[in-house]
Amino acid sequence: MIAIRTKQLTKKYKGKIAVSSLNLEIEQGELFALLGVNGAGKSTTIKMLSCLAKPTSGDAWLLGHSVVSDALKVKASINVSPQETAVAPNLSVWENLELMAGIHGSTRKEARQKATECISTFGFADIAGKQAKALSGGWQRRLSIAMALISAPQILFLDEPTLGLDVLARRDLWKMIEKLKGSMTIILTTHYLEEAESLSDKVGIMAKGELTAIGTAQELISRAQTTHFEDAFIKLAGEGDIRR
Ligand SMILES: Nc1ncnc2c1ncn2[C@@H]1O[C@H](COP(=O)(O)OP(=O)(O)OP(=O)(O)O)[C@@H](O)[C@H]1O
Repeated sequence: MIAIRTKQLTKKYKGKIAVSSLNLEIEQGELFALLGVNGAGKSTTIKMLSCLAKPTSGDAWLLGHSVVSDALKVKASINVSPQETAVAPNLSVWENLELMAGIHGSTRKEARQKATECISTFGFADIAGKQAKALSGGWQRRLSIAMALISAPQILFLDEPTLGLDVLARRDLWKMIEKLKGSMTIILTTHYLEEAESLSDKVGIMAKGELTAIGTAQELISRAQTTHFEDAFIKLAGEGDIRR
């Protein structure tokens, strides 16, 4: 089953093309890593898919619903953990989770129950009463992802989830993401190539607003005739035509 399909998805900002005629299919339950150098169009793609930015032309369907004509249905089945950690700094871990459940329509009682479940699932028991701003960067990111999960999305967008984290915190977060694999469709953007290689089922590489390659990390290594994924990325991120 296809979770996400885009057709000629395009975004222009004042005549400048950020994403150009993107045609992409992502399977349900897949962890799809969207890669590309700065300015390649990854965030703009995620923004269009999550209904935060309107396409200039083209369309995308998430679980069959169009981002152009059916944005409410799309929003009901997705959630985003944005690049900037989206936690309320003065609220506790517990309060952040309850607040997010409330935003997604839970009653007070349901929100309390969901927060309790989340605290146990993500190992927040010892820090539940702490203000978010007192947490380390790694735990703030963990909380940010847990908040995105509280609405039980079928599609989760993780925009650079480990940006700026030290290697231990990053590996910890990988374990968290690995546990989610298969239970929902996950779209991950990252500049850490070993993260994409280690976590993803499939990788898409964008360059100058276009998709230049798509496949498993191994397929891309073979296609680029390199030994390492990083070298394959460097080759493929520079190309302008779509290769499958
Ligand atoms: N709101 C905006 N207004 C004008 N131009 C924009 C806007 N958002 C993005 N762009 C431009 O669109 C292009 C794609 O940007 P985008 O942020 O999608 O790239 P990215 O691959 O996510 O980059 P990064 O890895 O740096 O986050 C860039 O040239 C950027 O300057």
